[in-house]
Amino acid sequence: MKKHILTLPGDGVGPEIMTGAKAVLEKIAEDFNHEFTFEEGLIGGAAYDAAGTPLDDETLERAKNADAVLLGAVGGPKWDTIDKTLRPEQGLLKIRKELGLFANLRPIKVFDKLIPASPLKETIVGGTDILFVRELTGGLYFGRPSERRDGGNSVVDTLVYTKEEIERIVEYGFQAAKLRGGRLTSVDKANVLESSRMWREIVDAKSAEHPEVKVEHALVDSTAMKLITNPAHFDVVVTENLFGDILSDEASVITGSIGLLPSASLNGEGFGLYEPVHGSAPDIAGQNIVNPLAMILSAAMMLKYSFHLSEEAEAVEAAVDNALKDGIHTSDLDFEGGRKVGTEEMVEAVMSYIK
Ligand SMILES: NC(=O)c1ccc[n+]([C@@H]2O[C@H](COP(=O)([O-])OP(=O)(O)OC[C@H]3O[C@@H](n4cnc5c(N)ncnc54)[C@H](O)[C@@H]3O)[C@@H](O)[C@H]2O)c1
Ligand SMILES: CC(C)[C@H](C(=O)O)[C@@H](O)C(=O)O
Ligand SMILES: [Mg+2]
Repeated sequence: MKKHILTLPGDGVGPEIMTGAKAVLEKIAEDFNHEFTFEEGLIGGAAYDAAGTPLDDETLERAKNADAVLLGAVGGPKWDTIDKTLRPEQGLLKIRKELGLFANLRPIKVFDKLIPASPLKETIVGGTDILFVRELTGGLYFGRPSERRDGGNSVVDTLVYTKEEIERIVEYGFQAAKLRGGRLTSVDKANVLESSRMWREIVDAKSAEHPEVKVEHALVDSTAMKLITNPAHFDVVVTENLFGDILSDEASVITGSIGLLPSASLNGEGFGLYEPVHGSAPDIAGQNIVNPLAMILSAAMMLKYSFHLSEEAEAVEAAVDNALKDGIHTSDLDFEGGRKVGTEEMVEAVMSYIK
């Protein structure tokens, strides 16, 4: 199979983890007889430094013409004080919006070997297998106005969702639940927010169309608690943009490190952008210590969701699992009896377990 991939390494640890993911994909292409071609583009602070904008139209066009996009991470203190409309994060929000990537899948999988690496009790962590379905192109992130008022004495952000935007992500949640354990938790703040009350009505209407899925509504605050007291309770969790952002970082604690969590941002028609859940980690950039597994597992999600190469995706996931089973891990993971390695060695270890 021939596929063309646009890589956007971005800022901070982005380039290091992208190098790792590309090496793994090249090994997959060689072993499984595919032709993957790569072209690289700029996003975030790197793009701002080069051309004064965090995402230019040409890169956006290249993304639209690629078979899939791999993204490292954007942002960092270097750009904290620049005009808010030019901040690295704006490039990320723009590419998600312009490509229509409304469904963000964030699987929370626990690797058995890493159960002791979680700060939570082993009895709590074991059996966790959650899929977050996060709405990615609406809500507070995109609502306007978003501005200071009264000479800086007040401020407004706007939360907007259309019925259609909620319906399509909720439908995605139901479809995902059908392919997994058949349980769907819809997370909202319906005791306070009108947007959440509309969200609940739509979930209830969809529930009637999908009677085989067991649905529960849950409030976001108590969900945050339950996630780390009883994560095995959850199967698929569907929620709006900001709640999904916060809850997925929280859920990373269950697994032992945010450096393990991949994500897929999909347009509902097979096209996707794949990126780790974590950010540019400026505190550890350039030191060969970043955990590359979130990026590598994001590449595996690309193989599965955009290229329908399930066997190849599973080969990558199994290689990650086997490297960890042998105790090979980066320094963000803390457990007894393993072998601590740098980023490059971690990538090599994963590659050595493919096939
Ligand atoms: N998708 C993205 O591009 C994305 C996501 C989140 C944050 N950000 C941006 O990244 C910048 C830094 O944000 P932050 O520090 O709040 O979050 P972060 O996720 O970058 O880092 C949080 C902590 O986790 C550690 N960490 C993250 N990924 C790791 C990995 N793979 N291996 C080992 N340790 C890892 C970091 O060292 C840091 O201590 C900000 O500018 C933020 O806007 C970007
Ligand atoms: C960098 C930021 C805009 C982004 C988000 O909030 O969506 C990040 O935190 C993420 O989780 O992908
Ligand atoms: Mg986030």
